[in-house]
Amino acid sequence: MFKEGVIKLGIAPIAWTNDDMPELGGENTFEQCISEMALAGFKGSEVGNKYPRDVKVLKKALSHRRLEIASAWFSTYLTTKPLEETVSAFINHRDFLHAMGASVIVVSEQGRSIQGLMDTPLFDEKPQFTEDEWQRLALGLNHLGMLAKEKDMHIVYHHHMGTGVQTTSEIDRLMEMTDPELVHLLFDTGHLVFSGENPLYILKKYLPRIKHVHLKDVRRDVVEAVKAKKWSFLQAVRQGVFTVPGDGSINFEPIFEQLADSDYTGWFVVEAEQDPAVANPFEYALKARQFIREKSGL
Ligand SMILES: O=C1C[C@@H](O)[C@H](O)[C@@H](O)C1=O
Ligand SMILES: [Co+2]
Repeated sequence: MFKEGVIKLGIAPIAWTNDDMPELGGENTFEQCISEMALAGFKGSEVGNKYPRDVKVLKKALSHRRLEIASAWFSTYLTTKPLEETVSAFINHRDFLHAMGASVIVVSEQGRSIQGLMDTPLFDEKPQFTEDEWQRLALGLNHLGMLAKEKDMHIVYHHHMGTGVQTTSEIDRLMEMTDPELVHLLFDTGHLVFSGENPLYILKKYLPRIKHVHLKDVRRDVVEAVKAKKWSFLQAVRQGVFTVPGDGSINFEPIFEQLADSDYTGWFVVEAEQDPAVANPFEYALKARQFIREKSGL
């Protein structure tokens, strides 16, 4: 289905140790995590909270397992803090990723985000940006996009539950307000379906701007419980709202077909955070690898 060599398949460390709740999987070591990724047949990963930040040390550990770094998350605060604060942290992050050989930088606006709040109901209290906040966000992202370009890199915007850019209309607004040459989109199947969006619609509409893909599946019954019980994003994750592709309710076949028929090149990163004490990360990594092979030929 996919042309030879256009897609690299990675997996995120968040299933071994959760970045938003480091106590989930706190016992799993960095070495165990990357060894199991390689053993399950993946070629790369994003950077988790247990990864060494020393480029030489990290490269050595990864090269032993023939793994690469695909990218790493960066929280922006363009709507709530002075631009310079985000810019100086971004430059460090960009230079680290550049040294690691990555070409995309995941960015997500965390101004007024409720994604990290344990008791705030996800579907009731997500932020809605004001006109001024949209302007600040768009200008700031264009600026970060220019900084990424200096190193021949791209920023990819991560729409995310509990943030100001979650829904289809918010993604549309962000895409309209930013420069298509500077600000690209990360397509995360799990966040779109959890929010109630149509992932195929977003994929078809923004294919030329999509430069990074997160593959996660969603357990529909848990989404219903999140709404009924007014759970937060973190509670939803603990309760198992996300899982690996093929283990939830998303139909990945048309998504893979659409991507295979497009000019997309780059990473597909399986990113399925759930409680590692309940869902063994190695077992689920194997499950994901097999499903992707069956459905996409990758
Ligand atoms: O890309 C991501 C990074 C995580 O820290 C986040 O909360 C997760 O849901 C995600 O999609
Ligand atoms: Co994601």
